[in-house]
Amino acid sequence: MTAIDSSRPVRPRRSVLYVPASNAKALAKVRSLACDAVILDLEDAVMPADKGPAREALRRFFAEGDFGGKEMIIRVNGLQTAWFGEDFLAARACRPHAILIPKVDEPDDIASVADALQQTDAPSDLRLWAMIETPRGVMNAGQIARHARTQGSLLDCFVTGTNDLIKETGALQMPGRPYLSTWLMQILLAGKAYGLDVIDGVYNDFRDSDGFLAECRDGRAMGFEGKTLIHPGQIAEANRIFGIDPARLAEAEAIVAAFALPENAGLGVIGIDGRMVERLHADMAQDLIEKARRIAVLDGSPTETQA
Ligand SMILES: CC(C)(COP(=O)(O)OP(=O)(O)OC[C@H]1O[C@@H](n2cnc3c(N)ncnc32)[C@H](O)[C@@H]1OP(=O)(O)O)[C@@H](O)C(=O)NCCC(=O)NCCSC(=O)C[C@H](O)C(=O)O
Ligand SMILES: [Mg+2]
Repeated sequence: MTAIDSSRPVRPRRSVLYVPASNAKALAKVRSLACDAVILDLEDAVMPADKGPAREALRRFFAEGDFGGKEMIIRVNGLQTAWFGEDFLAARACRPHAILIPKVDEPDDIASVADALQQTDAPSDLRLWAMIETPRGVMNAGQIARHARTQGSLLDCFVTGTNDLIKETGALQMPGRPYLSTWLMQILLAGKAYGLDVIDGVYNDFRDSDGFLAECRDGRAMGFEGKTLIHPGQIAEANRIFGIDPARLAEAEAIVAAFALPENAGLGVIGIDGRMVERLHADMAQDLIEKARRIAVLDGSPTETQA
């Protein structure tokens, strides 16, 4: 959960739910859901004839506000599509936390949107997220992520698009994602190299809870911040798997406490319960404690770790 700009708040992104902007029933449900973030979709989930009404629905939805601390993102149609211009204007006017650009192939794709945003009176805290879901996007992921280091970059987050990757490459959808994993790790490494959060792709079979759980665990082990979801029934497990394990939190608190002892002040490495612990572990422990604090705030269950 490394933020590019450390002055910006670190946000939990355990569960990131897609909601078709054209689906009034699903939109009405958003405020009651316990996901960390919502991607309001104008792209694949919305039929061409419904794009205009979906933009209107978003305008009304955002005008009502009150999202209970959830991060709100609008996914527009791709840069090369006929819908992008109107989507971009509508999304900007809604003032979400971020705009998600699908099918990002190269750094210029992000740069052009960032330039367009900076030349407008858009709110200064509006961020950009990028979907990496094409072969070129994967091959250029490092260069795209590197944009985050350019002056005034708005890029915050990579979202992996496993459905499009499967479509574009012909790889088979298989348990354990044996072939996709290579590309997912490439995207993950690129994002992490430049301080981006990286979110795992969707699990389409939303009634298969065992398969979903296995894929969440897989994504967590790979290092993703969270998972993109398609159904409210997937939220609780994603929050649990990508959340904080109480045992790990207790261990982190013990590490921070040990390094705070006067006798350890000048030491770079100490032993705790027969295990070597370095200063880098103390940094990781501090990050984990901060993440737990933010999750507790979002979940409305502040813990003792809350400052
Ligand atoms: C997949 C669905 C079409 C299934 O919908 P449905 O048959 O209505 O499911 P349920 O009857 O089980 O729904 C129960 C209630 O929950 C609401 N619901 C369902 N899904 C959502 C949602 N995503 N957000 C909010 N609310 C939701 C239903 O309305 C029911 O409500 P109620 O009757 O009042 O209890 C549907 O789940 C769906 O449309 N999901 C999202 C699909 C989507 O957005 N797809 C595009 C994004 S994924 C993608 O593009 C990946 C990427 O780009 C890639 O390449 O990989
Ligand atoms: Mg896609």
